[in-house]
Amino acid sequence: MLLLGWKQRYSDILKEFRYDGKKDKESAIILNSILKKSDINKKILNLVKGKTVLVIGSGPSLSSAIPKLRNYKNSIKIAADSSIKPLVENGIIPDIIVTDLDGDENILEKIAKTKSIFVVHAHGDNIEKLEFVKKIKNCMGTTQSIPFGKIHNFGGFTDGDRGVFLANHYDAKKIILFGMDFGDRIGKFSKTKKSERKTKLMKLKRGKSLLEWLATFTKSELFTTSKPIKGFKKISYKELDIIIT
Ligand SMILES: Nc1ncnc2c1ncn2[C@@H]1O[C@H](COP(=O)(O)OP(=O)(O)OP(=O)(O)O)[C@@H](O)[C@H]1O
Ligand SMILES: Nc1nc2c(c(=O)[nH]1)N=C(CO)CN2
Ligand SMILES: [Mg+2]
Repeated sequence: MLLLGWKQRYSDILKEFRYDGKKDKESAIILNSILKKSDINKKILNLVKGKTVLVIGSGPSLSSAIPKLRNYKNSIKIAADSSIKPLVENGIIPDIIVTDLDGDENILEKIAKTKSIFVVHAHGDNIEKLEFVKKIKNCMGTTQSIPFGKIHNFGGFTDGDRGVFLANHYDAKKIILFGMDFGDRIGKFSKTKKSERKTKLMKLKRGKSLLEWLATFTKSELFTTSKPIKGFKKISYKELDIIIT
């Protein structure tokens, strides 16, 4: 089921970024044909429902978040794309990885064989990357267009905010953001090329505004350790022990 209000937001995204909606659909059809039938939905539900979930992005605050995240070994972690490399290098293995497969391929390949669950987003500009899905042990497919077959749409646009929409869909009790600063500074782990900076900043703006929208209706309690986001309670690293139970 599509989130009420998603269709309009997706239509705005298509216009702003000049994406071809037909290509988004085509990409989703290809991903659906690659994915095998599985119990991935149940697995994610078991991980997320009623839990405190940490969602990790690649904003500038990721560096200071990593030593804190190491203290929360048992908390469910959803990591967005390029945040995976510094996390894994610091011994933090995410439970769920949200990606459109434009992150570091070596690290994605390493994690693909583990029990971590990949939530791979098919869109019109990553069709040629979808073959990678064949190497992933546990994988769910998403689209920003209409869901069908094995392809879901929980809402969201950038890898990080899609992680938050996923946690909302699966009824997380609390969602706490790390490295999700948005704003006008792109984090160093993001590895964004100079030529792509302008679009990236536009994407971040859109991602933030979608999270502000989510905050108006979600039942999950929302917190951020990163820069303030309307509807999210801003908390310091020191306060984490009180909130993470
Ligand atoms: N200031 C920031 N700089 C970089 N990433 C950020 C920032 N704030 C939040 N994030 C989140 O971190 C996520 C992971 O960053 P990464 O650079 O891997 O993105 P990406 O793979 O290019 O993202 P996307 O494919 O969604 O554009 C982003 O999807 C975004 O939601
Ligand atoms: N068609 C298309 N859709 C997207 C794209 C993109 O580059 N092209 N990037 C996204 C997050 O980075 C999410 N959705
Ligand atoms: Mg990505």
